Amino acid sequence: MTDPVNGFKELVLASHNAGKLKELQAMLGDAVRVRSIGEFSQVEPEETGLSFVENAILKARNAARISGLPALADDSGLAVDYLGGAPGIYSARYADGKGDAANNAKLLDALKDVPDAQRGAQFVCALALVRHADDPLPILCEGLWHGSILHEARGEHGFGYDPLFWVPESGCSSAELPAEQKNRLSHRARAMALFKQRLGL
Ligand SMILES: O=P(O)(O)OP(=O)(O)OP(=O)(O)OC[C@H]1O[C@@H](n2cnc3c(O)ncnc32)[C@H](O)[C@@H]1O
Ligand SMILES: [Mg+2]
Repeated sequence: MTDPVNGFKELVLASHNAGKLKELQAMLGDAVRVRSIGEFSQVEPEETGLSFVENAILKARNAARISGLPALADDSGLAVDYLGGAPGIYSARYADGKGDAANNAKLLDALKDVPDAQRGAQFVCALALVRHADDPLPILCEGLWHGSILHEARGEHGFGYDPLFWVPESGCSSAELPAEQKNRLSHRARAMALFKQRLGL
């Protein structure tokens, strides 16, 4: 079967999140020349999908349309068991767009008095690559990272919910992991490993 992305050398990363961009770039290395959607537009598309994968495709198509390049998008978030999977696809908007600190404060509040055994959670990452805006066959890869939610913030690395995410295999929060370690273990790392395999990168 013909590989639909065979031969592409440059792509645009369809994310406006500096933390994500840094991680995605580090994981891609120099396998492919990477541009950022910020070079082309500051306007963020509305994330109207009902799943991570739909939002990733929507963001990738938008970036491909604006840039004229193949586009890779990441839609990700934190699914907390006790909250029935919330904030999930709404993770970035959990505290009504007030940012990471407000999101984290709202999450701690929602889990106040919830015992450790019921604080399980997973980070989810869906990656979507489209060769062009109307690509009928996007490349889709997903990754999960299991952990639990701490009672208070720990660590200074990473971004978003990292200070509240306990990583059992490392015995620390994901914000206490050096970037190289997070980039080997995370939901994004898992999705990216599949993606690179799929593309032969
Ligand atoms: O849509 P783009 O432009 O890529 O940027 P965004 O920040 O809006 O990204 P999402 O819509 O995918 O929302 C992801 C949310 O999940 C959080 N998140 C995703 N991956 C994370 C990680 O590795 N560590 C901590 N928080 C993460 C992130 O902080 C956001 O609140
Ligand atoms: Mg977003």
